[in-house]
Amino acid sequence: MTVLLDRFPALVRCDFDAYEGEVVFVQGPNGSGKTTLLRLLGGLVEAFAGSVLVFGRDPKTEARAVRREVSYLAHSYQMYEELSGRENLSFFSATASCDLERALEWTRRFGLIDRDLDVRFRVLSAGQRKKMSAAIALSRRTELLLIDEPHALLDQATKATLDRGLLELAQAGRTVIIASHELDRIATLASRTYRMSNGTATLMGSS
Ligand SMILES: Nc1ncnc2c1ncn2[C@@H]1O[C@H](COP(=O)(O)OP(=O)(O)OP(=O)(O)O)[C@@H](O)[C@H]1O
Repeated sequence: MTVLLDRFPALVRCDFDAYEGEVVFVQGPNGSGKTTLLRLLGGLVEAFAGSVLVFGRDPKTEARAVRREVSYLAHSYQMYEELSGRENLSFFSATASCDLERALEWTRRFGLIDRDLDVRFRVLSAGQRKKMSAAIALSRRTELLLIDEPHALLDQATKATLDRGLLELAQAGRTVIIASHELDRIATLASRTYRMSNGTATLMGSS
């Protein structure tokens, strides 16, 4: 598929696939098209040419149905800054098929304490914000998780906890697609890796 962003070819005849229960890594230098690929799969940008199918559906014509099956954890979080973490979790459980108990469990596994859940989201540290957002992403009842730079901002222990969570999702049959620069984490996590370069994806190998 090809994606033009403001006439710039961000993806160029890019071939990509992922299967149920897989963790797929998308790596590549800055500006190579990783985020654009994730946004395309999440129905947030449209293909100019080529075809995109997410669980057999075209995100262009069935955007709503696709979004119900997809969680997307982006660089910037779609959290309410003036609400507490706990209130944000409640909101996402009411509106975005997030399992509240599971999300609270994830906040505990990430080492967040009651105080972190009760202060306004905007006062949390960068890493705490990331943990709260990741807890929601890991707890949504969707078949596909798209996750952009999941390890950025996290300490080593939390990176390992997150990786275990991503593997648990895959073992439960969910599909996880990760854009990341952290090549050292690929070996333990990914079943396949694509390398992006100038908007095209090359399959690097399977484990
Ligand atoms: N709205 C836009 N208009 C024009 N060009 C854009 C737009 N959004 C992204 N691009 C361009 O598309 C290319 C791919 O961007 P993308 O964000 O997908 O890269 P990336 O691989 O995720 O980079 P990074 O590792 O820095 O996050 C870049 O050259 C970027 O400048």
